[in-house]
Amino acid sequence: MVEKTMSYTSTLKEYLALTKPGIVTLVLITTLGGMYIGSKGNLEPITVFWTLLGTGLAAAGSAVINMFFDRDIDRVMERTSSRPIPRGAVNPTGALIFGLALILVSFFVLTVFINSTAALLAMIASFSYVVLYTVLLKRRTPIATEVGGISGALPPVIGYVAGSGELDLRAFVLFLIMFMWQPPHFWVLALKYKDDYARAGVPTLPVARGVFITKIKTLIYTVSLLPLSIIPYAIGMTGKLYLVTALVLSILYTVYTLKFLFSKKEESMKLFFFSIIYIAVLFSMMIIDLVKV
Ligand code: HEM
Ligand SMILES: CC(C)=CCC/C(C)=C/CC/C(C)=C/COP(=O)(O)OP(=O)(O)O
Repeated sequence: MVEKTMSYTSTLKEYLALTKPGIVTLVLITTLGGMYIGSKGNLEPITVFWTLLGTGLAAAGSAVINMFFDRDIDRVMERTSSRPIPRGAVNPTGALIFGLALILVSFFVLTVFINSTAALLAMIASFSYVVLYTVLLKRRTPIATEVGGISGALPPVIGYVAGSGELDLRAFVLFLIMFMWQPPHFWVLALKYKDDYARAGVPTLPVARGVFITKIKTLIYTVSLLPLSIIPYAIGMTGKLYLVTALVLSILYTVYTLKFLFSKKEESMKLFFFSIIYIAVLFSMMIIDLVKV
């Protein structure tokens, strides 16, 4: 009996790992931020529950299907070779069915308990992650990263429309910040795992265009976050506490990226971890210092 329970638990753990819980957790923080802003601070707990469940299921299901399609290159790359499917811990077909089921339940939850716009946006995010990014572009062109950014930039918009029932300039600003944040977030990883991606035949920017171009483009996108992160204050969405935080975070991000650009180093995990702190603190400050009128 104990062995049976152990095996169920380990299978559950493997299926959970397929959902990229680390990424989905931060996705839900940005979704909550969008919701809080959309509702002008009047969050209803039950709406928060259904929105985070629906968006989380779409993100998780998309990550699972991404791992299904990427199982061949995951086996080749050191960073991903220990994932459940390459390790043989989860059957590929079982993973595909699991991922599709999560996305279907997501669509049902958002349609029934939130609104059709939120459900449609979640499906667009899933489509852009699974079909546009994973199946069509990732193995063909470095532009895949920017296209994949559409997917990652939609969760705060899903949260916004769940909280407000409409889409407006504020929702677009959240999308834009997320869209410009993602490439630099990934490119420092792509630099670290350049040989891994080359071995797997994935033309990430460092593989396709080299280290210097990747560093330059990382700086361009990171610098763009400085003016973009001020817009929420400029349009009256947030207060001065957010403005100061956004300025400090964006200047620090630019300085760290500049130092990396002029260094001989070809990777910077410090910049990767800072990218996660940057977006988590920025969205948290939007929530804390929201102008609720
Ligand atoms: C173009 C879009 C994106 C790309 C290409 C990308 C790529 C990656 C990669 C390759 C990793 C390392 C994963 C691993 O080694 O297992 C990673 C980690 C991470 N990403 Fe992203 N990401 C993107 C968008 C996002 C978004 C939208 C979020 C959340 C808002 C996010 C949050 C994270 C977090 C929290 C981690 C570290 C935790 C973990 O590895 O599980 N990423 N990302
Ligand atoms: C609602 C919804 C669908 C939200 C999705 C948000 C989200 C997680 C976007 C990230 C997209 C992305 C390109 C991840 C990296 O995958 P990868 O295959 O490059 O990473 P890997 O090499 O580690 O597998």
